[in-house]
Amino acid sequence: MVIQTEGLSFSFGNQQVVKSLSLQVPAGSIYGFLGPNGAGKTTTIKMLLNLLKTGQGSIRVFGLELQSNRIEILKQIGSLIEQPAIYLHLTGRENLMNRAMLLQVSDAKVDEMLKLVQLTNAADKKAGQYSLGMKQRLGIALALLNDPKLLILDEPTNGLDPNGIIEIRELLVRLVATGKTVFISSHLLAEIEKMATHVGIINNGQLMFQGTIGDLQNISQPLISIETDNTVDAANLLTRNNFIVTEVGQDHLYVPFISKQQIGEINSLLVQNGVTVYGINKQHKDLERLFLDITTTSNLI
Ligand SMILES: Nc1ncnc2c1ncn2[C@@H]1O[C@H](COP(=O)(O)OP(=O)(O)OP(=O)(O)O)[C@@H](O)[C@H]1O
Repeated sequence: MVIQTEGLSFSFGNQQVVKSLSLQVPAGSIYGFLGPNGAGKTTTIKMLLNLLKTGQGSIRVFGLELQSNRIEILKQIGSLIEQPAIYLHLTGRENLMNRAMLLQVSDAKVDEMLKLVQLTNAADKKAGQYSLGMKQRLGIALALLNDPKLLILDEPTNGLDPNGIIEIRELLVRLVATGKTVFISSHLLAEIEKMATHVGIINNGQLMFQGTIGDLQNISQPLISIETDNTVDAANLLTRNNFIVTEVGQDHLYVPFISKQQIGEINSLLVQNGVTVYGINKQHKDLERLFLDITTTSNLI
């Protein structure tokens, strides 16, 4: 394991914000650390980087205990928390050159990083003129200059447009292919599902789920959302025809998604039996719905 914590806890005053976390981050993984705003992700990350002193429990990184080996460990971690520390009046290249000088890394490495994060063409533009996505990529390039084995990113796609998100995702996949491990936090389930190999889900400071992306997909199966004029009649009709109805609301009812064909069959069945269908579509579960499912399955930690 690249990161292993046991019983990790932290309190601000008398508010306990991280509760007995046992994280297991395997080497070569993209580990998605998922949770809603305020769940305790940043606090946990700060403890992993020794920026906050661990309240209770232990942290091992690269198999070594963090406190007593912090210099050796932190040398091999690149990180990006909140805003990247970028000088806006300098160009992208100058930002990297400055850091390279501090770290005594060669200029060739600067060009290599610019290429990796696809900023070569914008290298001589002032960073202040970069889009948010370009700034994040420059931040990641800075974090990667000393060739760390582990990259820790706190919500790196926050505020990015869909293109920016795709660029970051592709970059992380490229990095893992070179043997690095990536630990990335997010509050967006759909985003994490697209890139992570492993997932830990935290809510109110507590780890609710940890496993591979396959394990997560088993419990985060998408739903078919059906909007009708009479959800109760529609639910009865579907159940009589061997469909599973998981939830019946005022305007919508939900059936686990299996295939596109099944959406067509449901639509025909309802319409042929006089139920008006206003809308029918495949829907990914949001975090809230997933939490409900997690607490009723055996994957609960
Ligand atoms: N310096 C602080 N002093 C007091 N309470 C804090 C401090 N920093 C964070 N908290 C509280 O700790 C809890 C966890 O915050 P944290 O930032 O770790 O969550 P998060 O999952 O990273 O959420 P977000 O995505 O909103 O940053 C929140 O209730 C927050 O208000």
